[in-house]
Amino acid sequence: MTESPIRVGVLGARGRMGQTVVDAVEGAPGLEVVAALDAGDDFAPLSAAQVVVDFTHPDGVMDNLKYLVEHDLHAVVGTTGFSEERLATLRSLLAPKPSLGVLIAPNFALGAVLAMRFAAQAAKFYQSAEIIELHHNRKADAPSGTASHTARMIGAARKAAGLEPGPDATTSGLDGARGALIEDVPVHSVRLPGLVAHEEILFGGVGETLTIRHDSLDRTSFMPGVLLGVRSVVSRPGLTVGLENVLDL
Ligand SMILES: NC(=O)C1=CN([C@@H]2O[C@H](COP(=O)(O)OP(=O)(O)OC[C@H]3O[C@@H](n4cnc5c(N)ncnc54)[C@H](O)[C@@H]3O)[C@@H](O)[C@H]2O)C=CC1
Ligand SMILES: O=C(O)C1=N[C@H](C(=O)O)C[C@H](O)C1
Repeated sequence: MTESPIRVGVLGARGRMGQTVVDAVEGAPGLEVVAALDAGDDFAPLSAAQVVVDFTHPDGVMDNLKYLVEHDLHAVVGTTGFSEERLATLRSLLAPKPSLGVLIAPNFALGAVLAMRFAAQAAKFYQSAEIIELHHNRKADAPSGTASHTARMIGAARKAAGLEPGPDATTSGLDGARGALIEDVPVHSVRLPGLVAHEEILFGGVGETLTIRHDSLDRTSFMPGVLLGVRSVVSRPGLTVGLENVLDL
């Protein structure tokens, strides 16, 4: 007997990522698209889904997730903008639904997940770390969710190693010239037409630097991670943050 396909809904389906997700799910064995919705659409067709993928906007994603959890729908979320406060709210929403899974990943590209992991490993060996993230100029948020997550991972590793903030003699300069500080890591955002999604993590130490760079050259780079998320979230109850947990990295 063949297993029935996992029924997938997509929110943000008319956006850059949403359209790519619809195509990827339609082409994936064992998955089918049952609802492809965008802002302003009636969410009722989501009742046909088991898993809903959300690539929408930081301003709307919490309301979407509230709806999905209340309607017993597993969720795979690529939308950015998740603070610790938002994650805590989600955990409370999920508490009365012990079999429901929500996977949030700041980046679904394998190389980006590996770059973050490598950066966390390297962090304790260097005095200083800075991040440059580069994206297309239609992106709504800065810094990117990936850069924020990377900075937090580096910050945690630096704290665990007892490192002080990196030496920096800057005493005067224009606002923003040294980037935005996340933990003690400066993050610099570049927005240019022609780019997709890119991140450089730079470490400086005694007489050497280390640069870890990842490039998404096309939005299909995110699809293997999204499909893995859809397949795994149905048997992964509770809140999972980061694809590294699904990949067992
Ligand atoms: N985690 C990851 O691997 C990736 C995450 N992203 C994130 O995904 C999000 C979307 O990115 P793009 O597709 O480039 O943006 P986009 O602007 O091209 O698409 C977003 C779509 O969502 C719709 N939308 C907005 N609010 C909505 C709501 N409340 N309910 C339903 N639909 C809504 C918009 O009308 C639009 O069609 C951003 O937060 C971006 O940073 C993007 C690429 C990869
Ligand atoms: O908006 C994008 O394009 C991307 N958003 C995510 C982020 O903010 O990190 C993931 C990836 O960088 C592409």
